[in-house]
Amino acid sequence: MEYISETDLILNEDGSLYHINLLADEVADTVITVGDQDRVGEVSKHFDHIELKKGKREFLTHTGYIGKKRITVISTGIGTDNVDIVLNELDAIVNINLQTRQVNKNLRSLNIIRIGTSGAVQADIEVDTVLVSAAAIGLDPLMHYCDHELTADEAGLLTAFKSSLPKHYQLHPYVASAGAKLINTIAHDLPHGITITAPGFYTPQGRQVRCKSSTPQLLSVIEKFEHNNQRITNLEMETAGIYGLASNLGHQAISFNVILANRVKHQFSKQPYHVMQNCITNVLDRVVNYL
Ligand SMILES: O=P(O)(O)O[C@H]1O[C@H](CO)[C@@H](O)[C@H]1O
Ligand SMILES: O=c1cc[nH]c(=O)[nH]1
Repeated sequence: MEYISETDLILNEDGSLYHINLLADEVADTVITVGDQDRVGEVSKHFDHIELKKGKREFLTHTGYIGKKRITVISTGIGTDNVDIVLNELDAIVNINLQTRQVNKNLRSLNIIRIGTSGAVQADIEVDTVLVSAAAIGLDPLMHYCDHELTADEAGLLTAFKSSLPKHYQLHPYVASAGAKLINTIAHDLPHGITITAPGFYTPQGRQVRCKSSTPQLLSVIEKFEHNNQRITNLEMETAGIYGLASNLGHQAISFNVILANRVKHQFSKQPYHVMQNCITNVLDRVVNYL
């Protein structure tokens, strides 16, 4: 079997993964990802028992139990460049023998659950609600570096989205979908939509502050887009990368978006902490009861 070199997969002195600093056995099959380090404790405060707290850079991890359910929560920081690190290193921990540096014969499939914040791009999506990303369109470059096969539905969505973009936009979108098993088990009753994953918060999400935009119509193109009765619902910065890499590596992934902004109505939540707390307890209940 192929040997994975010391510079392809870097380990710390204690044998843990280079960035996320975790060892084999420190990762549960259910992994909750959050952008914000401070949200890790907001999730793990609901654990009955915390067995591990570790961190390095923006990657803070708590692993513990609610009842018999073992759960890991890890912060990714912002953006799909960090998603590349977190998903590849989580996968390495569970699917590579770090002593022999070979891929295990029996592969583990993780349930990866993002709990993040987001901005709605449709007037009728209220702030303080929660939306699940059924699929995501990445405007970041991550999945263009990975072998990423599309289903017929994904290919149709990608073609339709590309043709909706003004010709002079230098954008190279990709499409990835939520794990069907996770949608069906823990999110079938929640509102779903198509999420855009942007490579930035300001101009790449159509925000105009001082930087002059080369894509001033972006938000309105996104708002008007329709394909097979589906529309784009929200913008954030990680989901497409998580979905794409999870599918490439054989994991299931789902993204819960707490809608803090409505970009069409120019509204921002007056109670972001409270809404996030509700989303966390709701998702944890679903994980414990149905997963
Ligand atoms: O609240 P989190 O999980 O960080 O998610 C959203 O918030 C950040 C931008 O403020 C981006 O990471 C975006 O995806
Ligand atoms: O508008 C928003 C709100 C939260 N996170 C984003 O990326 N965009």
